[in-house]
Amino acid sequence: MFQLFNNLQHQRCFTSLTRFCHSQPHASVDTLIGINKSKGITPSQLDKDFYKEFGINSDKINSDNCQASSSEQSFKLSDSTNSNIINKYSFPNYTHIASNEAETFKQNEVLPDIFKDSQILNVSTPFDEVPGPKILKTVAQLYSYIPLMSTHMTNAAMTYFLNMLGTNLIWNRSASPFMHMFEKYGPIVRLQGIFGGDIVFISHPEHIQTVFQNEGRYPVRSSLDSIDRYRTQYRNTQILGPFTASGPEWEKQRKNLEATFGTIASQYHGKIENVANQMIARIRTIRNKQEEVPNTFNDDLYRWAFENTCMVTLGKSMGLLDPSGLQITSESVRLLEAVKNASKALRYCESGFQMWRFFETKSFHSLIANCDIIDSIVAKHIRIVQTDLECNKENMSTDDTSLLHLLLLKGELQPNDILTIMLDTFLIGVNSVSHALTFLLYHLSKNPWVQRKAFKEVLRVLPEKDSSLTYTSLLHLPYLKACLQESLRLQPPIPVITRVLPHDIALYSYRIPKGTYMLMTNHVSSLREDNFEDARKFKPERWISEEEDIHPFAAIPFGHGARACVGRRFAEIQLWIMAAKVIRNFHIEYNYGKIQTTTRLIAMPNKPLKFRFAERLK
Ligand code: HEM
Repeated sequence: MFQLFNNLQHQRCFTSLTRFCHSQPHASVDTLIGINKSKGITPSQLDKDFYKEFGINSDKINSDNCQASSSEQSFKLSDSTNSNIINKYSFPNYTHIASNEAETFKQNEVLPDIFKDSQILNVSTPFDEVPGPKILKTVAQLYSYIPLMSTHMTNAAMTYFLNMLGTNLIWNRSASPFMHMFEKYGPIVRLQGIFGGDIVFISHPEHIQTVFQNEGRYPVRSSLDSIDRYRTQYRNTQILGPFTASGPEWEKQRKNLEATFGTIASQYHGKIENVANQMIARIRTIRNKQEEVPNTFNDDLYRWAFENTCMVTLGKSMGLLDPSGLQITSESVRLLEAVKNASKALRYCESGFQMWRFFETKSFHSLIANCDIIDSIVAKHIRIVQTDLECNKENMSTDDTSLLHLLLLKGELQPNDILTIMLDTFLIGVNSVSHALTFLLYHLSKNPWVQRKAFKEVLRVLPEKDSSLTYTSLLHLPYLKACLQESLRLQPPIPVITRVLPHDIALYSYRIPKGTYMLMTNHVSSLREDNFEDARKFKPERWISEEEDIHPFAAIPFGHGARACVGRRFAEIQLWIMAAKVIRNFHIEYNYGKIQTTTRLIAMPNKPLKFRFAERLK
């Protein structure tokens, strides 16, 4: 057994390292941190040396407020995607310079407070001194024979042990254990490599920003090992999906997805609206005499998100919301059930103690069986589209094509790549969107004044209950959009975002080495009073009024940078349209206890959603 564990550990570390090296061809160059205060360098001398390293004349810098006096001087930054935010907030100290993929940074931009802290220039504090839970070191020894686990594992272990220590933490309040940890240890917490690489937890927006600015050309996040194993061992393919792939393989998938989602988002809004209309009709059908929907409403929301996804990706209605039930085919039910079961199995495999690594657990078996069903149904659709394209290529109109059509038409991805993309889309997209709608409806129900204000806005674009929404009318719903943004702040479906550092960075006074897993607890950041006024309150106004100065990295439910959510626009369109339709037709109420989130990979509601949808009079 010991030998087996050891082998697994070696194998796993090697795979991770190989993947990491592949994905970071430039990772070893240009690490610009390394100034040692212990050499007796004064802060101003330090500043000068720092600037000299960048080839900048430090005499032009006003060291009191860290603002440059020259307007001409410019730096190069590596992250071309973040230019707006970089222009506003970044400082070159911790950014590696890659001359071939550079962006200009104006030196006279306002710098955030964190960079004015002279302590930040002292990056000599060893990584070993980053505080963290000591008890876990003991636990680490016990578990040292478990091969390198994904960060989700560590995340789960942390929560588990903090609970065991009697810290009165509640499982289903996803942010609480982290909050407690930051209160106890400070803003940067290190979890020593229990399962392989060290993990550093952060929640300050400035720190999160620094990590994103240093994520490199091929950002790496912690993987979903169970789904990767399904692909590599059971489907015998080395191609991972866009969520877990890295390096050039990820970049290729990403470019194709961005292009196709961009086309689809605007063209499909009519179909997405049709699905929303079906959902409204379904709500009317399933309500009881008190106009309350049954315990199983969660499943209806799931069907709605699933129907949208099938419409856009396969170009096919699954008929799952059809009130007559006639359109429902056995294939659509099989696919729906497979997506639901695979999502559930994935949640179990990626949290807790991941025994599937050693033997085929029930959850892992279910994951494989259900992913196989999804793949076989999607593969059938790929073949249908291929035939369709062969016969009708000349007459194809890009107006009415699905994601499958567009990807195959582009011809850059093989059918196997497309299969993996579709699986990720189903497992991540459907779950995140349906849970996001749940919490939006919940917050609207608990805040009648907000709901009233949103209703007045919606009434202008939907004068009648059955009016149609044009694509441009979506532009006139700023308050509704702020409601969604606020709901995603309070309950982000993916509460933790991860990156593996491609090179050393400095956070606070610590030097964090290359290869560290950075766990950015976006949910904690979103709930902190120093980032948001009345942070636990649902106040959509904060996103439209100028009064509250919100740091751009304080709440990032869709992530950030090159690996930010690729389905964001598609998700938002579904949610805006559905929310507008619901608010126009019903007054939403929820008369039971507080709904909270349970976090197993994706945050979900912990209670049945017995909303009351009271019919509006007109
Ligand atoms: C409210 C709904 C959604 C939320 C809150 C959400 C959130 C996120 C987050 C936080 C990430 C990680 C970002 C990062 O690491 O910086 C992500 C990645 C991703 N999301 Fe979403 N997502 C949503 C809906 C969707 C939908 C509808 C799809 C597809 C149809 C989708 C597909 C993906 C994919 C493929 C990735 C990986 C992107 C990459 O690594 O390049 N998501 N999402």
